[in-house]
Amino acid sequence: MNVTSTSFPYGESIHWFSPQKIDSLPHSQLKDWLLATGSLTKRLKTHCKLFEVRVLGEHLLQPLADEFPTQTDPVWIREVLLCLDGIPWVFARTLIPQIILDSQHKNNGHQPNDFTRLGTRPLGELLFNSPDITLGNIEVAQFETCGRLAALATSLNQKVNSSLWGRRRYFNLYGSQLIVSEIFLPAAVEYINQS
Ligand SMILES: C=C(O[C@@H]1C=C(C(=O)O)C=C[C@H]1O)C(=O)O
Repeated sequence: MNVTSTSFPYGESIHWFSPQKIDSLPHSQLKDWLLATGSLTKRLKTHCKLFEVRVLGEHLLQPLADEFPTQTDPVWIREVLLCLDGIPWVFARTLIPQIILDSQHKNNGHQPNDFTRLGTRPLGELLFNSPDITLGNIEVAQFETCGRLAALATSLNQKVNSSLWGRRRYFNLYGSQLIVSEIFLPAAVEYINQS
């Protein structure tokens, strides 16, 4: 994998749609993965022997234009690759407002479990095991073959024959929201659509 953290952040501006409004959702098994509400980590782990989170970068940064309209200040941005048996399947980009980081520190003190100290532990293990966190809306988007994420897939030696599909989910906590976007890379799409 010649992808390095020197190119972080990889995220690209895109217009996200409510699934109800986009009539061109993929008519394949991928649609089920895009709209599933449970932990993606948990589901991915059932399809491999070794599951890894490869952190591409995490830092307080300005969101992309229109990515997080309610946030004018920098947010904690974490980008990772979710890898199954060494193959990157998902590029994930998470945006966490400072108010959530502050509330977490106020409520729990500086714990290994806080969002800024995850390291290679999957974020989902926090999000789906906390009674304070509820799942909000889900949106979908299609990333063109000429975009930054397609270039990332190519640099991972994955052939991009068609646009990439992604979804993003809002999680509610401490009176605010964090956003988790997940883009399915060609290796994942090939496996999912054959299964
Ligand atoms: C939100 C989840 O956590 C996963 C793990 C992530 C991480 O470690 O940064 C990011 C996105 C998710 O695919 C999940 O498992 O559903």
